[in-house]
Amino acid sequence: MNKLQETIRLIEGVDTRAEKQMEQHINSLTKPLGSLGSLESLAIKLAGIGRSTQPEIDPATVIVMAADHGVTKEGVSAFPSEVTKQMLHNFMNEGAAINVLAQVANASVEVVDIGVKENIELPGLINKKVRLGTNNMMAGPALTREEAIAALETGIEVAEGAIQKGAKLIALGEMGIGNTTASSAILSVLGQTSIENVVGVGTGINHEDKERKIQVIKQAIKINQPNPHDPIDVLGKVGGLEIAGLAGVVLGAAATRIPVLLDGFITSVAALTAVRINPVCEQYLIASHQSVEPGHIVVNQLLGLQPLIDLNLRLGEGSGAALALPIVRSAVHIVHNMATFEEAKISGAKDGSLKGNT
Ligand SMILES: Cc1cc2ncn([C@H]3O[C@H](COP(=O)(O)O)[C@@H](O)[C@H]3O)c2cc1C
Ligand SMILES: O=C(O)c1cccnc1
Repeated sequence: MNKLQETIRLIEGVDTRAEKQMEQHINSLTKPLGSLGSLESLAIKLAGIGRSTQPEIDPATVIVMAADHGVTKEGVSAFPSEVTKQMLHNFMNEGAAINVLAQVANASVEVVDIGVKENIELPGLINKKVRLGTNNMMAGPALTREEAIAALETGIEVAEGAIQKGAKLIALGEMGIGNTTASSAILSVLGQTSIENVVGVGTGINHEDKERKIQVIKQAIKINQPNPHDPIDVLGKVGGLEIAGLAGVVLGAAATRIPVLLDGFITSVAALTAVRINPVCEQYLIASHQSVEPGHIVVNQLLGLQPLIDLNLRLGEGSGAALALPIVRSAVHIVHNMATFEEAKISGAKDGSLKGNT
């Protein structure tokens, strides 16, 4: 059996008993019932994932996957594709938004070259190149099926490596000029929704370029005919190496029972692809923020996820995930450190129930 099939087979559902126990513990804490809102559901989810009422998320690692897209030839981004490589230098020099935000969030950052179109060697950069960028999806498949599987398996390996080094939570990030085009194409096929519904401005294209982006995706889907019931076919024909790699990270983390904190539109589409490969993965996902990209709402709805914050971000790199990480950490600290009604000798609600009112 190959690595992908083996990993898919290892993924199990979360522990519903630990979730119930966590819910009971939360309800015994010194606060009105339900008053910590989404922090409570987050703690319950983490208990199910970690199979414990003492879940851990630290140390947390942001995995940033980088790759290039042949479709950039069609003028679908406001920036040239060389920026992908240039940003890798910036990441390794600690100068990008994700470097700064991860530092504030107390998370480490791993940057993986899974398919930048030139060979690059930089200290600290993880070289896992599957190939030098994708083909232009408007002229044919972006990747072969074998390459899509290789990228998925690379992602699984990267997740396993980070977990072996101690990561208890994995946040996703990406860098790849043109990747909102690939993500929109994937989402429109997997979600069986109109392209207009999911295409946005990405790095900031104008109205005319956005119209072209829509036409490029339409043409790519028309000539490649990706099968909506075969997520690997979709990843190969209209996807990207970093998107497939991140889908692999989700599969690898879920197989090892590690929570995955999503970032924006692209990482959520990668997660949707993983969920279509194995639906159980969904239980391991946490949505961090609501991106400005219109497709992000669509993909979050398909994943059944509610983002924790909305700061009008449209960057990627893992920036929104890093910003939401302290909220996830707060949920864990609440359940570890708050006193119960009994410990603090605080009276229960007047209606006779042990705790306060909802
Ligand atoms: C300097 C710079 C830094 C970035 N960091 C993330 N992205 C983001 O923008 C790209 C997607 O948008 P599009 O599909 O329009 O190209 C991805 O690389 C994404 O990570 C960046 C883009 C730029 C220009
Ligand atoms: O939502 C995102 O992740 C995003 C949006 C625009 C550009 N890059 C990333």
